[in-house]
Amino acid sequence: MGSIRTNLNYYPICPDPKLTVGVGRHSDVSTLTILLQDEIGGLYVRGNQGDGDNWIHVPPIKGSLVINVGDALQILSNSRYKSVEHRVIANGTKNRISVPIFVNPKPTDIIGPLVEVLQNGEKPIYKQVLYSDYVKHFFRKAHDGKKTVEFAEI
Ligand SMILES: O=C(O)CCC(=O)C(=O)O
Ligand SMILES: [Fe+2]
Repeated sequence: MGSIRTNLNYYPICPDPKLTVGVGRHSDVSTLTILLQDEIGGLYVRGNQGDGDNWIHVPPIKGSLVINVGDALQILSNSRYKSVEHRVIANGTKNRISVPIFVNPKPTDIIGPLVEVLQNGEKPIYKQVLYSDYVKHFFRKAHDGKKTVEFAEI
């Protein structure tokens, strides 16, 4: 079994959302993230079409959860599954709440491309890393998109 971490995010009203960062663009260090958001909206995922600055709003749908692929799954699957870059923009008139549940490897786990994934002779893109080192690296600096994944690249 892995480890679970639950965050409670509160985004107060910001009269001029352009002047603040809700959550800067990043991918989660999890395997999967299960996210409950209220009805306000403000979560954007980065699409892979166009000029690369293609942000798609994730509209809140009553009774639904958002499931995001995280970096650990990208590494374990040797990039078959790609973690999703996302960000949150604050709201000008309403407070927002979200509750992400991060489903993670254990801090003591060593993660790398699974043998099952490489059995056809596929070249590993990632090395074996101690998961707690990966997480430490993520929190060491301000978010910068998917840059953290480079820490695990060969
Ligand atoms: O508030 C959200 O919708 C997402 C928050 C988030 O990306 C995170 O906590 O990692
Ligand atoms: Fe996130």
